[in-house]
Amino acid sequence: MEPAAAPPEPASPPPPTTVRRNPPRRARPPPTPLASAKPKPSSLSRFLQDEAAASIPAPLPSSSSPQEERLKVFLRIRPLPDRDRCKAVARPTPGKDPRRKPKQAGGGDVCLVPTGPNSVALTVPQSKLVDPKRGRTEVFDGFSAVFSPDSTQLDIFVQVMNPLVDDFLGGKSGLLVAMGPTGSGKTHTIFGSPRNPGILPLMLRQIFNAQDENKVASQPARSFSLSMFEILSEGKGERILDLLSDATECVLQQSSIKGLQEVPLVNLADAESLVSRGMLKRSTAATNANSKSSRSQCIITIRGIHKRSDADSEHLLSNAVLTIADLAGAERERKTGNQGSRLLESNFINNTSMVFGLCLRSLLEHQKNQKKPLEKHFKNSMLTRYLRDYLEGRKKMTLILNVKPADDDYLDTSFLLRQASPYMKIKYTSLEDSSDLVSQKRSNASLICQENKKKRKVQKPEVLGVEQKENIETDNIAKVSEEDDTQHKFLNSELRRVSRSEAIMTNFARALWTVLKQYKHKLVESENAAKSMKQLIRDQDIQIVELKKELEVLNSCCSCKNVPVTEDTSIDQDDSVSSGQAGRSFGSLSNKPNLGSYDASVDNFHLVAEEVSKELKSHGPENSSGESVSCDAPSISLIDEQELSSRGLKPEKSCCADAFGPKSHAEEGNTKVEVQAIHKKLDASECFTEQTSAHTGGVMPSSSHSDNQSDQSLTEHHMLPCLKTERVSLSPQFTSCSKKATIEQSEDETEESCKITVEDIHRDVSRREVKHPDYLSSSQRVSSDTEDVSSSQSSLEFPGMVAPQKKLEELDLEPERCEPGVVNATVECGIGHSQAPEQMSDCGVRVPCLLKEITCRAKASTAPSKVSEAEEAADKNKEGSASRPRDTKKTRRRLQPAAAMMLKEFTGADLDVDTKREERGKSPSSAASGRSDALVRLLKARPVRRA
Ligand SMILES: Nc1ncnc2c1ncn2[C@@H]1O[C@H](COP(=O)(O)OP(=O)(O)OP(=O)(O)O)[C@@H](O)[C@H]1O
Repeated sequence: MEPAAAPPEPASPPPPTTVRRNPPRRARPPPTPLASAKPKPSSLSRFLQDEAAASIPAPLPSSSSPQEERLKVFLRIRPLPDRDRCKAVARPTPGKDPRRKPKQAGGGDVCLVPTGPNSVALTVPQSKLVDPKRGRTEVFDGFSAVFSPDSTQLDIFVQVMNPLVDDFLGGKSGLLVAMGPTGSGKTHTIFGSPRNPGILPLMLRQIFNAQDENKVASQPARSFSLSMFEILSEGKGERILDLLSDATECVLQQSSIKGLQEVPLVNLADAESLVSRGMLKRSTAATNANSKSSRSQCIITIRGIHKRSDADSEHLLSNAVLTIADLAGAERERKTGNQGSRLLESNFINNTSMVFGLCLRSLLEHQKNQKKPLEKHFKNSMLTRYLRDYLEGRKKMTLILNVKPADDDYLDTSFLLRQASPYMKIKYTSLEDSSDLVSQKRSNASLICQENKKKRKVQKPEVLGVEQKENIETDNIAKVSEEDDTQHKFLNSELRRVSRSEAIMTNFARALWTVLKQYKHKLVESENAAKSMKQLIRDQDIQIVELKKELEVLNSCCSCKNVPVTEDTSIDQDDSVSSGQAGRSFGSLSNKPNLGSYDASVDNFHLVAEEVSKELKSHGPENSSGESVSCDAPSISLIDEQELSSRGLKPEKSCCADAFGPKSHAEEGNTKVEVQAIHKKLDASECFTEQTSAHTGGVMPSSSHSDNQSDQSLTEHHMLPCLKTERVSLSPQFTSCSKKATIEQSEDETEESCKITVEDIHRDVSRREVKHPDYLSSSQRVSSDTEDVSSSQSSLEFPGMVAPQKKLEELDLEPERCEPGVVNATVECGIGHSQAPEQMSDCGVRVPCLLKEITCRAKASTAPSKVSEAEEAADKNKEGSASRPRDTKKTRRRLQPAAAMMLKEFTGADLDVDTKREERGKSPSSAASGRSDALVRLLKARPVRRA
């Protein structure tokens, strides 16, 4: 409809100036499809193309190069309603001034008129002009096509949708988006009506027509599926509803929608009915601008699957998707009058439209200036997120702008044209082949990443350490995000730390195991040592117990024997003991090298002993054996020996076996008798020694036997066997213990015993005066003859010697005959009594020695001559005996503790010193010093004076 020609008005004012912000542009010709993918135009297409060619002016040649494909923007101008139908806006007539304001048919004015196939002129309504005299018109050029209000649905489909369908059928995805204000005819353009179908129905028809033609032409079979959903907002957030299912809400994940049902398209009728059902479910509402206004963004997707003709199984050749989006039109609150939820919907709709426009603008800005980053506005709405690939220029998109040309819609039209006209400059330089496959791959990878993240939150880090590698590979394919990289680094560091800790703990465990092994070995050794020690202690205890038993036996024996013995040996015992002790002690003294001629006289003990033995033999046949035991010949000892012999044992052996054997626990009476026999032997030997000393004039030393062979023959054959027997029979412990006990006891009782023994001596002396006048006379002579000696002895401070010496002096005995014996007796008084406890400890009892009488008688007759001979022999052997320190030691060891103490007190260390000095060859006179010197001088003075 051409506008009515206005009459010329020469006097009229100049027309209003129209500012053309968008100069009219010629629409680009539709892209030429590829020859290989170019479908054969169907009858509908040919019809549509014919119709379009008839109704739409031929497209002008595009100024851009064919290789440079740009975003297509079509503009469709909705016809005015009948009451507002603009009669002035129509196809611009060539030769007429486009700046002239078109007049509306029926009196109504329009603000937008097409000025060309690719341009429109937007004129500011008169009511909007500040200066009514100055009009203002804007020309927007460059559209792919401008569809006038008189254009039909087929025209739109032919020029807008047909190229997309051709690309889709050729395996390329495409998108068509209808934009415009509310009530501008978007839904009408997309869906149409049964009588006047829109782009979608026409597309379905064309697709199925092409399918039919392919079947006829034996082209590769293809199948299609259709999905339809809407994005709406019910106040707070956006929702996606599947319009082909029972209102199932779907979830948008990246660029894919989970739960969206894709309905295969069997035929056109089913497809059209499917779309019709979806349209019925779409959210619509009546507003002041539109009685059936869409309240959501509706997206229809058609997916085509190509099948190989030469294969039985399905093989995916392409997965092209053709998407059509019917956006809800922007609304003005003043115009729509929405309230409440409608108002909220309006905000959502306007916001989505704004985001969509921002994405395109950002893409455009990015293409203009690569330095500007591509803003990610698509994140701000579901629609843009779903259409991300299109909004970022990776897929091809087509826009169709629906506008209303009425003056009342000037603002909406002006806003849309100003917003969308720049999109025509968007270029597609890097379109993706089978872009849907790529997007689908990216969607799947994104889904895998999200699922992996969820698994990592649930699973333990240790388990993740193993699965992490697999996930890393997957993530690498899917371009793992930075968060995954950070987590991967953290897990790797944790794995290294754990492995390092494990190595440390392993080494520590090994070291600990080694230490424990060593400790175990040491513990075993310690246990063995403890066992051995326990065994040793047990043995010691057993020995101690045995020794205790032996001691008890001995004590019992001693206690049993003491009583009768003491009764039987009233006087003779003391005599024998005193005389024997005197001889022994003096003999011990004579062993000292510094003792002068008296020491040397002891060496003649052998001769004296022979004489004594001869005398003893003369007393009885039993003495002919030469044994000390047999020579005793007392009645008690004989009885004991008889008892012992009745057992078939020798006396010595019986002593060992019966009295001290640990295993022999004989009857107590027998044991006592045996022990008594032993002690008798001991005492007999002592008595024999005393006898010999008496025969030798009291010079007989008990230790002198070690100095010469005669002594050894006497003691070893007579006395030592018994002692040896005791020592052998007794255990070492017992010996040591007894010695220790004896020493201690003797040391403690030294002084007391000395006194006692001295007193006993005095008593013995007094008794001997009565019983043995010869002996007493000799003693008296000794005492009287040793006046000078007593004075010198008193100077020795020998307490035990003072009283006896005085008593002996009081006796006034002859000094000449008994001088040596007196001296021996004087010395022996102190020493011999000191030996008494030792004898008690060793033997346990003081066995009476009947030999004393014999000894005394023999001593009385032979002492002077024998002593003199012994003195001479001692002088000869003085140096020889002095040169034997070992014998000295032996003698000293044989001294009993009390006697040893006395001797030590008497000689002390001076003896040792003197011995050493003498060994060095020094003169005896110079070596004599101290008390020993005094004693030596005293002893040496005797022979000299006598001589
Ligand atoms: N080209 C046209 N020819 C005849 N009628 C039209 C045309 N365009 C639109 N209409 C009519 O205009 C009315 C509004 O159209 P439509 O609903 O498509 O607008 P809309 O843009 O979709 O609005 P909304 O955005 O609110 O949904 C409908 O009744 C429709 O029949």
